[in-house]
Amino acid sequence: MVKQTIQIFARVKPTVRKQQQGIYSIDEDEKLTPSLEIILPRDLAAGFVNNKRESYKFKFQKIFDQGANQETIFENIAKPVAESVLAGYNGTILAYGQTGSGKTFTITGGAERYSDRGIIPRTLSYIFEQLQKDSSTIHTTHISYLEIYNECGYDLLDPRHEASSLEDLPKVTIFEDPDQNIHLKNLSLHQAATEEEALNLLFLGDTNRMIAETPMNQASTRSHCIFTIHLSSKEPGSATVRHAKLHLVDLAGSERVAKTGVGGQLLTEAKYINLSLHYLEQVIIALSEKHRAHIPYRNSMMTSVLRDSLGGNCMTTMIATLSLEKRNIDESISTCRFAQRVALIKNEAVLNEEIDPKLMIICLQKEIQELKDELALVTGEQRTEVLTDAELLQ
Ligand SMILES: Nc1ncnc2c1ncn2[C@@H]1O[C@H](COP(=O)(O)OP(=O)(O)OP(=O)(O)O)[C@@H](O)[C@H]1O
Repeated sequence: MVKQTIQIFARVKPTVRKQQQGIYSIDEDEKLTPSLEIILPRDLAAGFVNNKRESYKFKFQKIFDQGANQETIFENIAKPVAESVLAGYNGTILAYGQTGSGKTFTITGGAERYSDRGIIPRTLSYIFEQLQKDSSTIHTTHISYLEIYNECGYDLLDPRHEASSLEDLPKVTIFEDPDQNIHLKNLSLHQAATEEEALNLLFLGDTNRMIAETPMNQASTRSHCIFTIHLSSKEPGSATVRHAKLHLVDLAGSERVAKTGVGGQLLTEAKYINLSLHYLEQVIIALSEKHRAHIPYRNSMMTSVLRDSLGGNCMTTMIATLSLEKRNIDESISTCRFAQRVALIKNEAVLNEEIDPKLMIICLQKEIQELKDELALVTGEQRTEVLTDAELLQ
C-alpha cells in the first residue's frame, strides 16, 4: 500500500500583455516547498477582502511559470503518475482553474503544433512504449471518455453521438454494487491495441465534446471531461490479473457566475457547473477535516465517479491552472486556496489484483493432472477413468 497526500502543482498561463509584471512572484528555494506569492494591487486590496491583505502565499509541490513547455509538464507531473499506473496502482490527474486558464491546453493540448500535445497524448505514447518493452506480461488497454454536462453523464465515444443530439443519447448512470463499488452504465469501453488506436479514440471524443461560447472564452468548454485509460496485465500462466485505471480530468471553469455575464441556457450550465464544483469542494473540505465520518460523495455525479481519486485507492495529482492577470486575481486566489485544501487529502493506493475464475479453473485442472500423474507414478497404477462418486465424496 502507498499512502500519499494529493500532489498539487501550479501552472501559470503565458500572458499577452507585459503590464502583468509584479502581480505574482515565485520562490523556488531548493530546501523549502516552492511558493507562489500573489500580490494584490492597492486598488484591488480594499475591495476584495476586508482585512486588506496585500499579498497571499501558497505552497505547491512545484510551480511552472509561463515559459514551461508541455514536455516539462508531462515529465514532472504526468510521467510519475503513468509509472505508478503501469505498476498496477490507480492514478488521477485533475486540472482545476477558471475558464481560459489552460486546463484543456494542459490536459489535451493545443491543435496548432505537434509540440503542443498535452498530457493525454503524451501519456498514451509513454504507456504504449513501456508496454511494448515489457514482453513478459500480457497487457490489455481500454479507453473510455465521459463528459458530465449539467449533472448528466454522456459517453463521448458513443458512435451515435454525431447523428443524435445530446438529449437523445442514453445517459451514463451510476450504480453501486453491494460492496459499494461504483459502476457506470452506458459508458462504452473501447479496446486500444496501439497508441494510434487510442489517439483516434481521443480525437473522436474531442470532436464530440460539447462546446458552448461565453463572453469570457470564445470556445469555452462548459463541461467536465474524464478520459480514462484502463490497463489490465497478467503473467502468462498465472490466474492473477492486475487492473489499474488512469483518469485524466479536465474540469469545467471554476469562475463565479456573475463575472461571466451569461444568461439563459448558459446560466443554467454555469449553475450546474458551479453546483458540481461546489460539491467537489464539499467533498474536499470533508476529507481535509480530521475525523469526519461522512463524506458527501453521492451528492454529484462527478464526485461519485471520482470517489476513489479523492481520499481513496488512488495516486492523485491536481494541477491548478492560473491566468495571472490583474482582472483574474480573485479567481486565481480562490484556485490556489482550493488547491491548498486538496493538498491535505490523504489517499491510500493499493495494488488491484484479482483472481480470474476461468484462469483459476484452468490452473487447477493442470495441477490436478500433474498430481494424478505423480500418484500414478508412485502407485504404479495408471488410472485414466473418472473418479467414482464415493471417491469424489472422499
Ligand atoms: N501554457 C500555455 N501556452 C500557450 N497557450 C496556452 C497555454 N495555456 C492556455 N493557452 C491558450 O489559452 C487559451 C485558453 O486555454 P484553455 O482552452 O486550455 O483554457 P481552459 O481552462 O480549458 O478553459 P475552459 O474552462 O473554457 O475549458 C487557448 O487558446 C490555449 O491554447
